[in-house]
Amino acid sequence: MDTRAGWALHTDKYQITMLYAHWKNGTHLRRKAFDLYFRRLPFGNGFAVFAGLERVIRFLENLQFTEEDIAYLAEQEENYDPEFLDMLRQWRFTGDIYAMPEGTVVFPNEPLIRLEGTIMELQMIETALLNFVGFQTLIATKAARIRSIAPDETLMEFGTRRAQEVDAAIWGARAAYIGGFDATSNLKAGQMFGIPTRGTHSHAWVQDFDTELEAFRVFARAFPNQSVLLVDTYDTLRSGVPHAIQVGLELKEKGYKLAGIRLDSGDLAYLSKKARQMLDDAGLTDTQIVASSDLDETTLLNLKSQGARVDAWGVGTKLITAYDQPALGAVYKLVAREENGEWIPSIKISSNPEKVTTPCRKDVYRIIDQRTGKARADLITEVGHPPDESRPLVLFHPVHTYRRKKVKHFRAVNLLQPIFRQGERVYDLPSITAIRKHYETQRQLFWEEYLRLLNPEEFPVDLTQELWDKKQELLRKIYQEIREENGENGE
Ligand SMILES: Nc1ncnc2c1ncn2[C@@H]1O[C@H](COP(=O)(O)OP(=O)(O)OP(=O)(O)O)[C@@H](O)[C@H]1O
Ligand SMILES: O=P(O)(O)OC[C@H]1O[C@H](OP(=O)(O)OP(=O)(O)O)[C@H](O)[C@@H]1O
Ligand SMILES: O=C(O)c1cccnc1
Repeated sequence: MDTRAGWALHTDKYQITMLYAHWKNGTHLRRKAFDLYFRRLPFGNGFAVFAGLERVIRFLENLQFTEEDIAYLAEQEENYDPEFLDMLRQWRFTGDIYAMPEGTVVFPNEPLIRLEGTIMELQMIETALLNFVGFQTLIATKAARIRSIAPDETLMEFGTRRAQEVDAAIWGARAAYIGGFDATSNLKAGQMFGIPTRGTHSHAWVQDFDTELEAFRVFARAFPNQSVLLVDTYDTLRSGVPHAIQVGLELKEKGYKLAGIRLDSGDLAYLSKKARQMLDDAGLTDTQIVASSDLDETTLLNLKSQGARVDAWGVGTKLITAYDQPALGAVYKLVAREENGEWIPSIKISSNPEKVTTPCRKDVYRIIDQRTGKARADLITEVGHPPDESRPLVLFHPVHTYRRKKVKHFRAVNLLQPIFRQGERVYDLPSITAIRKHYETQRQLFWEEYLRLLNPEEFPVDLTQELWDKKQELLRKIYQEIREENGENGE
């Protein structure tokens, strides 16, 4: 999808329906603040890798209703007043946005994006923002899990053919790169984002020739130093690897090098060890082994524990579709309303305490221990109330409040950066390489306990005492009002 223009209707119908009712009521320009965040970490991971901001920015910069959009809306809903449609015609995004940079290590219940603007514009963009950030964060996180199992090998994203259509393939390839993959097989993603592209050849290439040996020779002639030959079309150890070795030796004689072989089925641990031995015995010690076939972090971990001799992994379906958890479940919640120039906190209550929102316009500070250089917690504060670095900080769990700790020498880094001010972008988009590097640097801030794949420790995301008190006060007030309305006082 091209986000340059014509995507204002990439929203749920109810957003425009509510907007019309607001407009009729004269309340569509009232200012509100929303938070975008997620409630639970995906894949049982201890953190997520934030991605999707670049697309959010491009979407907002180009957001406007085209004449076709207006005509379509008029056709959809006979109630719409022509003046309302005219207002939409003129409309541009004029809000303020603060967001974490892409590649930031993030946790549940902390705002990844804070938005301030008219109710009209903030409701209108909700759906698209959740759509972009939810998917890209999910894939970047999945990629990070896979990378953590293979810190030294090359990781190639091969998922396009199995992705949920074009956008998932393209933006998924970008998210995988942010999460630590080295390359994608998708040339369009390479062209759009400057991601390195890599690839081998298919089974069809081999089947297209009378013999496997001929197929390998023809391919190697075209790419004398870059050939990675797929060796499992007929019989990996009795045909594929011996033929690849034969071609490798022919290349060597001419001063070239067989770059690699690819294993795509069977027991990848056993086959890679055998193939490595055969290649080494033939003197092709530089020829690498690539493996693919329904891989994910669990298979990779297993294969490595079995001593698989693989230099590069091609990962498709299970990465690009976030196979084991296909949605992040990001949410977008109203946290404050502006009245007479003052922000009034707002809360959404739920019978599930996890789902009770935290009111107020908020910042998120990463509290970093000066002595170890490691993150101790993320602290959510009210905007304009940063933690005082000159005094010890008492942190406590927002639900199990008896769980407390004191942090003495710390640095507090504000994670939410200004992105738009009154609709104008004030943020320079970092390069994809800088984003990927940012994630690597972020990882260094965390102890291993938070990074491990299985049963990681829960990283603390705390509220300041002040904010926690405000939330409790608001809860008390709302329940008091409900009791009064129901004549239950004194019971
Ligand atoms: N040694 C191993 N230990 C654990 N899992 C493995 C090992 N070798 C391969 N696997 C995984 O087992 C699965 C094997 O899949 P499956 O049996 O469906 O097909 P295949 O061997 O790839 O053959 P084909 O593609 O021809 O159907 C893949 O997910 C692969 O990554
Ligand atoms: O298994 P994934 O993680 O999804 O990785 C991508 C898969 O796509 C290709 O298979 P496909 O059968 O589509 O084509 P091929 O004939 O080139 O192997 C490739 O050989 C991998 O097996
Ligand atoms: O280049 C490859 O080997 C490749 C690319 C996409 C999917 N499967 C394999």
